[in-house]
Amino acid sequence: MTGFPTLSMLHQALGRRQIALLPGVVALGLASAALEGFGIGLIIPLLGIIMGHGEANGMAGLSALLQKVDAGLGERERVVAISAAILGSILLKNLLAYANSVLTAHIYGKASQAIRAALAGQLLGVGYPFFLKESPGRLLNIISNESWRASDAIQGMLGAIVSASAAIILLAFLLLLSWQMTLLVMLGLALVQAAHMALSAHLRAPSRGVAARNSALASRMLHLVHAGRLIRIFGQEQREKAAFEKASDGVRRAAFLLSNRQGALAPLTEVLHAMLFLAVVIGAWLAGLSFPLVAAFLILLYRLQPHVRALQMTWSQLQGLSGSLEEVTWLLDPTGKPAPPQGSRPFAGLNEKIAFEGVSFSYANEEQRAAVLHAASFDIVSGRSTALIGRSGAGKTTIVNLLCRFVEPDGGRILVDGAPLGDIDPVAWRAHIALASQELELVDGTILDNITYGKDTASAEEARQAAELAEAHEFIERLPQAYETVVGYRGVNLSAGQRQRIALARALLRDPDILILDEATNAVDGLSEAAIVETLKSRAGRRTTIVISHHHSTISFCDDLVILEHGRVKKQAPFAELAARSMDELYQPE
Ligand SMILES: Nc1ncnc2c1ncn2[C@@H]1O[C@H](COP(=O)(O)OP(=O)(O)OP(=O)(O)O)[C@@H](O)[C@H]1O
Repeated sequence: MTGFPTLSMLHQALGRRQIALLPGVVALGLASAALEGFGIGLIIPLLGIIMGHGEANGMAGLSALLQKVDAGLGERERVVAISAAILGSILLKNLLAYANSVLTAHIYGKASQAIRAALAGQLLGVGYPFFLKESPGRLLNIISNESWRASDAIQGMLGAIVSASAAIILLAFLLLLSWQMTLLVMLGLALVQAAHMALSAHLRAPSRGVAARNSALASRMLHLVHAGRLIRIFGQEQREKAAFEKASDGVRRAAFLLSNRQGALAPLTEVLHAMLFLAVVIGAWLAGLSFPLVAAFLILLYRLQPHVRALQMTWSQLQGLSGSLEEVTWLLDPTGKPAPPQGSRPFAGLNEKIAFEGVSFSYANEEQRAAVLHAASFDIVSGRSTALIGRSGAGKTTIVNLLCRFVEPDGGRILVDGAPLGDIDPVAWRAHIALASQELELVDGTILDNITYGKDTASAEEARQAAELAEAHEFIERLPQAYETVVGYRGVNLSAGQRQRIALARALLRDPDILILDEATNAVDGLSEAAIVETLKSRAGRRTTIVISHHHSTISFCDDLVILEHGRVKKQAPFAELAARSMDELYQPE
């Protein structure tokens, strides 16, 4: 049922304070409806006097009661008093209705904000393999589109609370006027609701269709933004335009289908309500009820209808939003999602070594993939520099992913000074690591923001020193705004080599126990790289460095060499033993 994800989401999205406000929404809804019913009820004695009916002969319930309230007064005074009471009740009712709209807007705002925060929290907290599996377009669509629709559903639910309160009260007033007629009305409403629910059920499939098409469109949008150069250089503008228009048209079609079905509900409901209204008029005529009573009954019924219709439209709105709600609940639901790395063992720094013992790993996607690492065993010794080399696809970055605990081994163990890496507190572990990789982008901010990204307590002077070590200071100083230069989205305003040097400065600023460089300087010119290698050499004995590169010069300062081949460790040896060999010779199968 689609209503229930909304309820559970409403519960999830609302904090305790907002939940505590919900009875207030109900109370205000009830009070304003009661005032409305009361005001309408007063029309009976008013009409009675105007039409010269006098006392409430034969009138039941509320009407009789109202007739008695001001029985002691003269006719003129009674008309004035009743009119004043009607006006007063309308005034107060609208004040309460306004207070309710402020209250619901407050709760709605908090709930939507909480949904967005929960989505962001989930994306930050979920295990990294989630991002290897899920489509970025789908995730972007959920955050940027579907979360707003989920908020709309919550707003609908809040409105429904108010409408339901009003409907209950107005029905109670109807009951006081005539229980037989009320029974007729309730029967009619039940029939209308049954028809409405049957039709609303057909909204769920198109709603899912809209959500799926929106995800596909978001993927295309991301592609257009990211692949601007690729598209142009290969002259694929027309093809991309056609693909985008197809995706966009897919959204239009799906939304058109949904809105057509949804659009049919409102007029249909109105016709059914009009039929009910007429049935009541004829029923009252057949039952021979007095005019003031029938008039009050019909006015009440007239006022009840928008609330009932609003309830029914909320129902269909929720069905129409079911695709969005399912997407948002899917992302928020932790079941079936990779958990973040666990472990509580403290980690104060590497003393001896990191040992890979028979580690195997595969990127498990929908179809089971072949293993990427096969029983890999090697050591990374503390205070030394280890070069991880091997042909493309050999599994080097996968080892980095395992070290950073982005992914966990399928078999074997990674031991850190003898303790399983999986037992170590990941936050403490990562605090001792810094990674500079070709895949880690710059953040949209200034150069200074980027260098201090991993250590926001660092001073400008510390950032400058790190930039000097990374051979970045000189080019930064030459920029018009120096360290305050805005690097743009993913650092587009800088060259690849400049970006890499800033990323290296960011890693060096943390002065980490374990520095991992994954193709971190492959775009840097030879002279700068030689200077960076000198910097890295100076860490020897003090810090542990892991270097991945296809360039001999980059790994030339390393103490140890681990050669990978198709996910297997081909050789581990001191670098000095193999230093004379070229990279190609090192990669040669033995
Ligand atoms: N997210 C992923 N999902 C599935 N397979 C992956 C994923 N990432 C990498 N692989 C596969 O794992 C294998 C090892 O990849 P990895 O990135 O570790 O290689 P590498 O040695 O770092 O290569 P390169 O030198 O080209 O960067 C490759 O065969 C690759 O196809």
